[in-house]
Amino acid sequence: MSRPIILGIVGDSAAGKTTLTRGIAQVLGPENVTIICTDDYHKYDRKQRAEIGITALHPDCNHLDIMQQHLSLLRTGQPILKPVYSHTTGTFEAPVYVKPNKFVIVEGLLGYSTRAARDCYDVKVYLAPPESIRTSWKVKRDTQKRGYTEEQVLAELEKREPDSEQFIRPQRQWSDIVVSFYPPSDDINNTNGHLNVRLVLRPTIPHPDFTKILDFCDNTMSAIRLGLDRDMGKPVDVLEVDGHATLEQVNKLEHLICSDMPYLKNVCNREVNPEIGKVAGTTGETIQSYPLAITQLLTTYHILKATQIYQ
Ligand SMILES: Nc1ncnc2c1ncn2[C@@H]1O[C@H](COP(=O)(O)OP(=O)(O)OP(=O)(O)O)[C@@H](O)[C@H]1O
Ligand SMILES: O=C(CO)[C@H](O)[C@H](O)COP(=O)(O)O
Repeated sequence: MSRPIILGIVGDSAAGKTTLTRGIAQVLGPENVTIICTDDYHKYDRKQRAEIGITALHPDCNHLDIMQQHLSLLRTGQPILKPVYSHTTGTFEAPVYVKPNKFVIVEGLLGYSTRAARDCYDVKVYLAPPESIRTSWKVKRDTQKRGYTEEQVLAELEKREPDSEQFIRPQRQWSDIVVSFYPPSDDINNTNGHLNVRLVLRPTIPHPDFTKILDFCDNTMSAIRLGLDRDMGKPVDVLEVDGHATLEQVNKLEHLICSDMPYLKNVCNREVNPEIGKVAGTTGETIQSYPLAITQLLTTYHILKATQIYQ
C-alpha cells in the first residue's frame, strides 16, 4: 500500500536545513511535498527559555514525544494537528491541520535523537558545515530575519555549544548522507559565494554507482572527486564537488545520478528546471551553486528510489 516517503534533514541551527529542504521541494514539485520544521515542537517560547536558562537544542526544551507520534502518523499517511512556533515573534501560534503529501520533509535540530523517531525516515541527511561558516550564516539570518543583534547571536552560540556537542552533533552517526558545504580556502570571506561540498555516503542506503566518475575525473586535483574515508569510525565513500567545477563536469555527474530515474532525467535539464542549485548570497544576490545542485539531486534520487520500494 502506498504511504508518504519521509526525508529527514537534521543539523545545528543555521546549518542550511531550510535551504536544502526548499531546493528539494522545488525539484519534487512543491505541491507534492509537505514540509515539517521541528522547531514547532519547542516546549518553551523565547522569553521562557531565557528565564529558565535552557537552550532550544536541549531535548527537555522540546516535545520530542509528540514529534515522534506525529512522525509515525505522517508515515502512515494520517493527518496531524501541528503546533506552530513563530521565529518572527518568538512565541507560539494556533496549531495547524497538516495532511501529508506524497513526500514529507522533516527538518530540524533533534530529528534523529530517539530510536523511534529515526525509524520513521526513509532517507536521513545530516548537515555539517564548518563552524565558521555556520556562525556567519546564523549571524546573517538571525539579524536579518529573527530580530537579533550580532552580539546576541554570538553570545547565544557560545551558550549553546555544550548542547550542540552533547545533543546535536552525535546525530550525525545516524544519517545516510552527511553534507558539508565548505570554503575552498581558509578565508571564508573570500569564497566569491562559491562553496565546495563534501558528501559522506554511508552504505546504509544504495547510492548511484559513482565509480564511473573516475572515467572523467581521474585525479585528485579534479573539481569532482570520489574517495574512501572513515566517518565516526565507520567506512564511507566521499564525493566532493568544488564550487568552480565546470558545467560540463557537473552535467556528466548529474546524468550519472539521473540515468536510471526517468523523472530525475527531466529535472536534470536546466532549461526545464533553472532553479536547481540557486541560493541567496551574502548580499541577497542569487548564486548558482553546482555543489548545492548535486546535493539536491542526490537526495531527490534517494527519495524517488524509496518511492519505488515502498509505493
Ligand atoms: N548551501 C548554502 N550556500 C550558501 N548559503 C547557505 C547555504 N545553506 C544555507 N545558507 C545560508 O545560511 C542561512 C541559514 O540557512 P538555513 O535557514 O537553511 O538554516 P537552518 O539549518 O534551516 O537554520 P535553523 O535551524 O536555525 O532554522 C541562509 O539564510 C543562507 O543565507
Ligand atoms: O536553533 C534554532 C533553530 O531554528 C532557533 O534558534 C530556535 O528554534 C529558537 O528560535 P528563535 O531563536 O527564533 O526563538
